[in-house]
Amino acid sequence: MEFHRFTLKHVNELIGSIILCSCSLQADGQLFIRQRIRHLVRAFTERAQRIRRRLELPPTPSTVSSDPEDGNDLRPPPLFRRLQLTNCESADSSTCAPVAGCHSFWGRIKSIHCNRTLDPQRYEYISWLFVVMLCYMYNCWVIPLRNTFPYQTAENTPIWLALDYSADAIYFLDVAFIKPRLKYLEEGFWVADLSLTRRNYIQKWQFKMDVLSLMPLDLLYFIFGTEYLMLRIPRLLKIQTFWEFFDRVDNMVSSPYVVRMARTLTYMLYLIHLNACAYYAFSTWKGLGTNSWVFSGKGSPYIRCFYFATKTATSIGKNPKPETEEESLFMTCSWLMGVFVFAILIGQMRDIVVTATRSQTEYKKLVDEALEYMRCLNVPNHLQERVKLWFTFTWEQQHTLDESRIMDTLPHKMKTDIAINVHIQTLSKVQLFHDCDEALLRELVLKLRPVIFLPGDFICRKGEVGKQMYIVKTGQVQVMGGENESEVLATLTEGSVFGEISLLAIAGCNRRTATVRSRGFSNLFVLRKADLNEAIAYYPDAQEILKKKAKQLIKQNADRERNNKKEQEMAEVIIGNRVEAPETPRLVHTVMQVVPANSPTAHLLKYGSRSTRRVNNTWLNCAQPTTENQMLMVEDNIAVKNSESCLP
Ligand SMILES: Nc1ncnc2c1ncn2[C@@H]1O[C@@H]2COP(=O)(O)O[C@H]2[C@H]1O
Repeated sequence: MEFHRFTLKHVNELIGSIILCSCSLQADGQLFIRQRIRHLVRAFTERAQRIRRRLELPPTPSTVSSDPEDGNDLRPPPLFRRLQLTNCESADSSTCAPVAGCHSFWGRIKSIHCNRTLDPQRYEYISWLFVVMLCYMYNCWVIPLRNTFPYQTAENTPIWLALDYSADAIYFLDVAFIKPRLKYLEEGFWVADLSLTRRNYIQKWQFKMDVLSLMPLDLLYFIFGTEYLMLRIPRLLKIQTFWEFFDRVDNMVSSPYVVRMARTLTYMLYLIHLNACAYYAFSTWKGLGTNSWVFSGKGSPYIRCFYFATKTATSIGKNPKPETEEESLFMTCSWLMGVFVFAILIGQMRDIVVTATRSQTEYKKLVDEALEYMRCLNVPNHLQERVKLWFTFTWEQQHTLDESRIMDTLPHKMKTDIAINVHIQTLSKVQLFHDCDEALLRELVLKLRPVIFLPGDFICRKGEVGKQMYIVKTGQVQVMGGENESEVLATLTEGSVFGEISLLAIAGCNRRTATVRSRGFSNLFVLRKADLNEAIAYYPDAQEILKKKAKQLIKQNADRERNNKKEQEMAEVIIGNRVEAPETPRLVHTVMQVVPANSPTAHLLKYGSRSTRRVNNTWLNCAQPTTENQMLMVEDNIAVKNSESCLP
């Protein structure tokens, strides 16, 4: 960097002096010199910026295998760091920057204090909501319970009161310190000004409910006594916290179905609880054990009454027969409530389960249809197996067969942000994207289509017309070359780009220059020719990078082929020199003089074994060779040896 600063400084000085000199020149000459200087300055500045950028980039391979251990710096390159930062900032700068040292629980509490306002989507606030929600549930459960069942006695009253006032204290903290600090959205912006957030809370309907829920009716305990639990009924007005908690958790967790089930079950259990309390209250009013319908007073009152209420509400099991009108009325109400509530709850449950398993059900249906179709068409079994394997692997990897369908509902900018964030690890390894414009990356990233290949699948074959290029997301692919395409020219791993030569028609035509095969299971991104052309049309730098890399590969392949050819020629020369033709043995000369000139033996001795052997194939395979044949075999052996020794 020092070197570049030095160079630029001197260049600037030089230019300054040239400008001074140029002042004394004639008008035409001045104009020309000015233009030249401007051009020079621009060229130097661009060059310096280029070099600076290159110095900042860690060396990352493109088509060569990218080994993470090669580089010490495993962070994404600057463009990607910038993109990550931009996305984070654009979401909400204040929420993204945690206060230093705020990782511990107390640190987070401190951060709440120093940030002054709170983000309603952060874990800290949702954890607090959970605490408030527990207090609310406590009140919901305990107020009717203590009001009807004999669970509050003179001995345990202080404990109950302590629990009650702890819950009240949490209610108070929530209303006084937490809720007024919650940021809110106004005209698309997060409002983080404390006075505004406070005003916003006060204006809300929720504030009124929260204040009412804290009404100190308990003071009337001094008149009515602590067993008069109805005085705590206002605490149930804080139901908004219960809903808010479940809504926020629903948005936050990866499987919201569990949260929805929990909420539905809570409603159901609470209704049964209320029914149990009502049954016990009714029984005490009628007199415990006065008939076979009312609670007998034996055993644990709550468990017995809860059991009765569950039986009635679900209409499961044999219910005791009501004996009086009031009892019949009670039962009728319980049954109606049971039918109505359970119809709704079961419907909700079914919806939750259907939603939770919808994509899996669709996937299974599609697989079944595909297999059925192949069976009808008598597609070979091994092909069917491959299709099944593809479905399984794709499902395991993506949990959907059509990723784009989910994304299509989102706005363009959001889709781009998601795509960049999801694929940042792969994209940051693609050399092309390191050097390219951020705008180009944003444009290209949405055009990438994921595709999965099975072990041994051919991704493209030499000579085919190239219509797509690929980026390796996970797995390995092999570029095959040489004779019969048996030689592995390169193994490409995550972040490697291939298929661009034919796409850009660098080699003079649009045919694939090599065969590429998937080594194991591989996950690739496909970029169609039209999409690539459309995107890079306005980015000449990116075009240059692609072309440069493609030309390098072509040169590399040509060099390799040339070397292979040379090696083959050398090998042939070496084989030819190694076998020195020995002199023809004297015996052969003698035999040749003896045998008739046009006999097969003479022919064999003269021209070598191959032709003779071909002629004599039939007798050589005879089970019982004749004496003549044996003689010929001896001759043939001699001829074979002789002909081999005569290799050129
Ligand atoms: N020697 C090589 N090393 C790495 N990749 C190669 C090599 N030769 C060809 N390729 C890639 O394999 C691709 C095959 O299709 P294309 O010719 O379109 O583009 C080719 C290159 O991207």
